[in-house]
Amino acid sequence: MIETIELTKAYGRVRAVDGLSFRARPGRITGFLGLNGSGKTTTLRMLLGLSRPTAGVGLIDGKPFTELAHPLRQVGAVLEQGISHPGQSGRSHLIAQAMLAGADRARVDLLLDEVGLVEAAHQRTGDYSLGMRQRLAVATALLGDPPVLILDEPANGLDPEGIAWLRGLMRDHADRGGTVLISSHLLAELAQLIDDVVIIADGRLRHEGPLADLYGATERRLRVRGRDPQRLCEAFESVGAKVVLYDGQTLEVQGLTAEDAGEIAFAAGVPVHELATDTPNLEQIFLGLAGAR
Ligand SMILES: Nc1ncnc2c1ncn2[C@@H]1O[C@H](COP(=O)(O)OP(=O)(O)OP(=O)(O)O)[C@@H](O)[C@H]1O
Repeated sequence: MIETIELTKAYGRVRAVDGLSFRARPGRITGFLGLNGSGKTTTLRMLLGLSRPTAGVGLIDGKPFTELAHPLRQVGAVLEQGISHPGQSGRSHLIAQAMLAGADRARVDLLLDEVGLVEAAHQRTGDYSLGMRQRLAVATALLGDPPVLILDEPANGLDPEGIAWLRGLMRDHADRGGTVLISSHLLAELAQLIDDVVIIADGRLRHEGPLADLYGATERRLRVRGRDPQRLCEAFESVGAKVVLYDGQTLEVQGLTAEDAGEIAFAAGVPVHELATDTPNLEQIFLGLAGAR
């Protein structure tokens, strides 16, 4: 379990993180979302003991990071790029890190396989692509087999195959009872990956809950085209629906089910050419919650 309670970080007069309280639970993958500069990295750095809170606390399994008995075996983190020496091979980087973490060296080859770097294991990390560096960073985070994973923008630089790999790996981890907190400035990037969302803006909490609730939080819209748009518009408005006519013929209707809209058009004697329920655009829902106010 990861928890922050009234977590705050001030840089002079700027409050990068401001009274932030949220939880990431075991068995779940939690997306930590906010626009650039909203305070995600600052929050994660405080959780990992790399920066001291101005007020409040960040807890991992009930304790601040600095009080954990075996931090590297309790929490795995992917923070910035460039954690390895460019002249070192991926494998020697992992062996050195395994020694630091007190992890079994046998895990190195297992993890190289798990993150898909077996063939590149002896290549200089300086020659790795961004996606390969992300894979190496994930392997490093997993060395101590920690139950809690904290990943800052890990999807950056991954191609669709890489994203699918990351999804499988995190799902496995959560299914085994692990806690995963993963940050991004794009909800769409994480939508296929996460169970819960925490959305912040200006260092403050804007929304916390299951991803599925985000879809429910916005009203569905209908897209309707018919032979006489003007007449359709009047018919829908006469029952209290909100209607916008765009491109001269397509109506966007709020406040009606598809069944109702079909019946109303039929009663008004207007043949319908298209009637569809628009699935909400996740990125728009996200921007509505995370955007500046
Ligand atoms: N060391 C620092 N000194 C002063 N201000 C800082 C420092 N670190 C971060 N900030 C400010 O705190 C705010 C939050 O930054 P932070 O890097 O946590 O955001 P973020 O959500 O991780 O953004 P991004 O998605 O761009 O990484 C920004 O306004 C940033 O300029």
